[in-house]
Amino acid sequence: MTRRHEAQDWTALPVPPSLLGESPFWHPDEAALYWVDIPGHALHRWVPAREAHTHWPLPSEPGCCAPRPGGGLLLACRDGLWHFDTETGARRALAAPPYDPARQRFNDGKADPQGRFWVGALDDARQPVAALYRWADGQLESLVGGIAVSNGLAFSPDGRTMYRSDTGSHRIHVCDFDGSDGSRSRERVFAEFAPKVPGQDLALYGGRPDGAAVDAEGAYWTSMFEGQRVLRFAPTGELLAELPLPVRCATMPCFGGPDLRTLYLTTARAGRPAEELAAQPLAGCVLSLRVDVPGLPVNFAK
Ligand SMILES: O=C1O[C@H](CS(=O)(=O)O)[C@@H](O)[C@H](O)[C@H]1O
Repeated sequence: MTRRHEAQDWTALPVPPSLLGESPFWHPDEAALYWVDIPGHALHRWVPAREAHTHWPLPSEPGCCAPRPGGGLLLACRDGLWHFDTETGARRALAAPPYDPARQRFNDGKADPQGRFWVGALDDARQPVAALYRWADGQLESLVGGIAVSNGLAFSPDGRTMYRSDTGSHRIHVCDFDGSDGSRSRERVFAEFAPKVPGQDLALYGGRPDGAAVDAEGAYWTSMFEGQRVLRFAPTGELLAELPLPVRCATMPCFGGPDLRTLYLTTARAGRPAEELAAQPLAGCVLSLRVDVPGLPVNFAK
């Protein structure tokens, strides 16, 4: 049984808000939280034990990041995949963008338990023309097409189930995953949400599925962009909990802290109406909340 949480239970990290925070992950070797600010062209790190914040400006919008086994990060930016050295701040090219960077950019990405990096793109015009890619053995391969905003990547505790969402279509998908060769099969809809009706009062709109994380019980946590809530689903698709938020736009949860029981959540303020920002001063902040069930540790990208 998990506790009920209220919007006021969330705490903001004491760092300036991001325009559009995304891709938080807890680095177990550094006891640090990393995330990116996409339109802010920056990578951020917060070390709670030292209350130390580091910020690296980047030349191209970063969609997501993941730790690498030998140190440093994999960064997926509009201009391709890069190895990022957090000691020197240098970027080394790994792969060119597989799309037209004038129209698309990388968005959400996660490593699978074997270290392949799965990364999806979004179309700037939100047309369903972007794809989900797998980066393995130095090759970037397109595996799923017809996506508007690729998001929500996560793997089950046994590594045999893969989740992804398309924020644009308001759907979360699930499929069987074979870690031996990185193949996917039997994709089906895991959850589907009502689209926004033009002119609808936002208080009546539940939001669209954005970034996600899985906990040690196999529950899938999704942030609902514009829905002012985070949802926790059982692996069966049953809705287990709804966590209200003090901000309208949550973008991705992750589990951190030494016990992986601190739920961190990136949020957005870019493009939001002035009256909403005045009422929700934590918009863009990384929020945190202690939870009962620990999350899965981050997978490293080879
Ligand atoms: O840029 C982004 O925006 C989307 C939300 S939306 O497509 O504008 O509705 C968000 O889901 C995505 O993760 C983020 O990178």
